[in-house]
Amino acid sequence: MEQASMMFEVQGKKQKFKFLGSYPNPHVMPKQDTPEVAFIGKSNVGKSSLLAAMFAQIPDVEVRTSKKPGHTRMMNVFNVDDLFHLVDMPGYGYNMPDHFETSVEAYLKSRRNLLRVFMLIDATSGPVAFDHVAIDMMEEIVMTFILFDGSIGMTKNDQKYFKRYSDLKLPLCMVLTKIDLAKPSALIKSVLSVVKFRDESRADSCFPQPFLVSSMNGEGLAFLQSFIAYVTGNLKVESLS
Ligand SMILES: Nc1nc2c(ncn2[C@@H]2O[C@H](COP(=O)(O)OP(=O)(O)OP(=O)(O)O)[C@@H](O)[C@H]2O)c(=O)[nH]1
Ligand SMILES: [Mg+2]
Repeated sequence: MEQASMMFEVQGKKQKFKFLGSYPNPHVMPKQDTPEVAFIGKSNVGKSSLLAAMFAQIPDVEVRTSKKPGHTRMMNVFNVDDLFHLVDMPGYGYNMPDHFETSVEAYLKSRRNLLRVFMLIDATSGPVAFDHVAIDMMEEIVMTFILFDGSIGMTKNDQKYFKRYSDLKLPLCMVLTKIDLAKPSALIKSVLSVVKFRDESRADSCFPQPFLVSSMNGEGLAFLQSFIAYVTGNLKVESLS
């Protein structure tokens, strides 16, 4: 865990965390040779805050958050020491951008270096109707991704990512956010509702255990950081390999 958290901190004078840009669709994004993970979730669930909190140790990291739902309008890509990319997405649901389909959906369907999608769910409410739509979309995309990938002549890069992607088997993970705001009883209820939500949605591509985080007090962030370092191929865990 210590090794992983170093990736999210300053080492010497080196600036490790770089904002690459805001993109309206995947076709104009930087080229696809760095492992990538993305955060999706309903507007206001805490996607941008989570990203900012994970890099709170690095001065001058600027990730914009807001009380108003629908704040993030474009896909914002951040580069972490050329080891991996993190992508902050516009939220779905209330005040979502009109171009959601051509941006977020198109990105999820076409991005070859995308290794893991983190679906954020508010711990104070548990999954809402929009999350049901989103998880169905994710399942459909996972199938399209794998079939599409296997049916075309792949480049060496595609093969590398496809192998990693299919080895992982569970490309979607749930993250319960704002746990500092949920009373223990509400938190247990939310954890159970996420497990039920996964089962009912038959989301076979979804990892069964949700991560529990607070961007306000930092709880749970180290686990998520370690997991991101691991799935992007930047952390060897002896007992798992
Ligand atoms: N108490 C608490 N508040 C949080 C937490 N995470 C986010 N918030 C608050 O929730 C609001 C929305 O946070 P954002 O990070 O902007 O949410 P988002 O998912 O990026 O929203 P959109 O960009 O609109 O889709 C802000 O007022 C944050 O301060 C958390 O862990 N605890
Ligand atoms: Mg945001």
